[in-house]
Amino acid sequence: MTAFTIDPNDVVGAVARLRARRPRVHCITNAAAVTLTANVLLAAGAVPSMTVNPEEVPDFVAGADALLVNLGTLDPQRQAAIDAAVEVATEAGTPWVLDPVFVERSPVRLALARRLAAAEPTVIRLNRPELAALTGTGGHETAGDATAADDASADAYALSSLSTVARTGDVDYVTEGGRAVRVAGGHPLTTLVTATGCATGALMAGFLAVEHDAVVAAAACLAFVSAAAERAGAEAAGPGTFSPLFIDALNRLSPEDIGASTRIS
Ligand SMILES: Nc1ncnc2c1ncn2[C@@H]1O[C@H](COP(=O)(O)OP(=O)(O)OP(=O)(O)O)[C@@H](O)[C@H]1O
Ligand SMILES: Cc1ncsc1CCO
Ligand SMILES: [Mg+2]
Repeated sequence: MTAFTIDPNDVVGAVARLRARRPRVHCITNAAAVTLTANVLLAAGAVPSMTVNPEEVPDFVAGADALLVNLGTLDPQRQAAIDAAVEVATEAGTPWVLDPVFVERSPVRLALARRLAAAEPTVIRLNRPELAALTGTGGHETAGDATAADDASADAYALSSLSTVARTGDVDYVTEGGRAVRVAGGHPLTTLVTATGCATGALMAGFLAVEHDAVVAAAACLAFVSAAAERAGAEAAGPGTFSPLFIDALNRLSPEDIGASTRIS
């Protein structure tokens, strides 16, 4: 592995471009995540669209700067929308993020996620059990910190899938195989609000629209989310008040605050 890190100024620069350019992000996401995802994108500076009608999706994706595909609550309409969306994004060279939610729970979903991963999403954003299921490396338990073996399997999966892999958790790990970074920080209350990972995947798509290097884009997104979660967590009384404070922080954190709380190694 080549020594590699990302400067806090690169994070600050990516956030500034997101806020200035307001990229359009089309999101095919799950029923639990729709509102939080749209609000996170708006607060951060991007412009969300959320339709899952397969007849409309090609036009929405054609006009978007990035796409999110999230498998959280799959129904026949979403499945058809996903196939239509990926075809348009691939044809247009539009960056897209795959979030293979709960692939460890269902072999049917795992097979679908493998088929979508074969279409080479720009980034695959997932948690530890989801990565373990995709790589078939065991470790399907939901608890526990990532190990060196988990990181090695993330590297190998990035190389074989030709996608950048962003595994979130207590410490996030972003890898394209040859280059990898860890993003620390954030707040544990994030895990008590549903769809924070889903919304983070959508925001990552927004960062891909303003930063060509997928490792930098994913890490900048995660550092920004961590900084906002830290701010929100310090002020929140619990998960209920964390959620609006997190959205406020995404909207209001200054470049100085973002740079100061960025912990990438
Ligand atoms: N223990 C933790 N401490 C601090 N931050 C965390 C912790 N666990 C996760 N996070 C952060 O929470 C965000 C969401 O990641 P997480 O791994 O919880 O996603 P997820 O499991 O896909 O969530 P969901 O499916 O509910 O959307 C990331 O920014 C991650 O860094
Ligand atoms: C709770 C839940 N169930 C399917 S998707 C989702 C949101 C978190 O992934
Ligand atoms: Mg998830």
